[in-house]
Amino acid sequence: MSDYLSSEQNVAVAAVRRACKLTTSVFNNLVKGETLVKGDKSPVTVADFSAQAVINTILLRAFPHDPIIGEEDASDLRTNELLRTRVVDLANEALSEKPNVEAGEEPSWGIGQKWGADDLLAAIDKGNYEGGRSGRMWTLDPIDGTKGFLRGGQYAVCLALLVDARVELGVIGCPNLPLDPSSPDGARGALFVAVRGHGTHQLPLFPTLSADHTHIPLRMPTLALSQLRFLESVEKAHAALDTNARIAEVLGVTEAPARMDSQAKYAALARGDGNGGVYLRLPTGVGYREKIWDHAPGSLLIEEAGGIVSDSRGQSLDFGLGRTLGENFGVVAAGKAVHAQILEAIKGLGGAPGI
Ligand SMILES: Nc1ncnc2c1ncn2[C@@H]1O[C@H](COP(=O)(O)O)[C@@H](O)[C@H]1OP(=O)(O)O
Ligand SMILES: [Mg+2]
Ligand SMILES: [Mg+2]
Ligand SMILES: [Mg+2]
Repeated sequence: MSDYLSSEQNVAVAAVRRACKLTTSVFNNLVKGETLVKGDKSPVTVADFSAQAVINTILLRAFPHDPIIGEEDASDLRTNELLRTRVVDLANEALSEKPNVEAGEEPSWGIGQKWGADDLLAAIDKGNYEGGRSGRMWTLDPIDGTKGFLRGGQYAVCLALLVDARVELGVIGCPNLPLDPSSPDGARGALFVAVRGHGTHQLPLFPTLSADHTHIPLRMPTLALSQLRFLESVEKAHAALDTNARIAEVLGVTEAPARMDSQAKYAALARGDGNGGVYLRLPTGVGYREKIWDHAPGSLLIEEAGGIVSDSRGQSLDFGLGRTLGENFGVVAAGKAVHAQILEAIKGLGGAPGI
C-alpha cells in the first residue's frame, strides 16, 4: 500500500468490505417488500440503504470534516417503519462486528458497536452534499448496478475521494466478480484500489489468509483495434447498444460484446478480462445526466492502470460541477493505443442515436 492517503485507503477498504459482506448476505435473504421504485423509476433495496448507512457511519467518525455525496437518502425510511427496522438491523449487524485490528480497523470509526435508528438515518442523509470544485469530499454509490444485484449478476460498492474535483482514491468492491479472471467459475469477490500516482491494485474482497492482503498491481494490456472486445451495459436504457454494434463494425471488432452491470466494467477493463479493451457507454439521447458516483472511482481505476477515460466526445470527465457530470455525455474508457481511434469512429457516425 502506498503512503499517500494511507489512512483514507485503510478506512475506505474496511468500509467497502463491511458493506459488501452485508449486500452479499442480503441477496441471499431478500424478500418481497424490501425493494422500492424511486422517483426516476430505478429500484432501491434495503441493501442499498444499509450499505450507505454503514459506509457513511464509518467515514463520519474517521473523517468528521469531509462531506459526502451519496446516491441514497433516508426519506423513504422515515415513512416506512418495516423498511426502517430492517435497514437499522442490517446496518448494525455490519457495524457491530468487532474491529479487525490486524487488518487496520479502529474502534474510533464507530465499529464494534450498535447505533440507534436516528443516528443511522442521519448518516444516510449525510450523503446529501451538493459537491463542487474545491476541497475534499467523498462520493458513494452503495450499490452500483442495483438491477444487476437483483438479477444475481454484477454489481459494485463504489467509493471515491475527490480533492479539488480530482479523483485521488477509488475503491470498488465487486462481490460477484471472479477473483481470478482465468477461472470464471472459481472464487468470487474482488476488491480494487486505485490511488492517484500509485497505480491500481486488486486484492480479495473477503480475505481468509494473511497472504490475502497482498495487493496485486494491474496494468491494462496493449491491444490492437481488431483484438478489442466491447464492454457495455446490460440495460438498453442506460447506453445506446445498437450504436455500439455499428462502431464495432466500423472498427472491425468481431468478438461479441461482454455485457455487465455497474462499475464492475471499469474493474474488468483495468484487469484486462477477456481482452475487454474498451468500455463504451454512449448516451441514449434522452439527456440523462451521469452521476459522479457512477464514474469517479472507476475512472481512476482505468487511469492508474494505464488507460484513458473521456466522455463520448473526447472531453475529460468534470467531477467539479456538483452531483452530476453536467455536460459530459457518455463514457469511453480504453487503452492509450486505441482510445483516439475509437473517438474518431464515434465522430464518424455523427447523427446516430446517442451521438
Ligand atoms: N437513462 C440512463 N442512462 C444512463 N445511465 C443510467 C440511466 N438510468 C440509470 N442509469 C445509471 O446507470 C448505472 C448503471 O448502469 P450500467 O449498469 O448499465 O452501467 C446506474 O448507476 C444507474 O443509475 P441508478 O443507480 O440511479 O439506477
Ligand atoms: Mg450507480
Ligand atoms: Mg446505486
Ligand atoms: Mg440506483
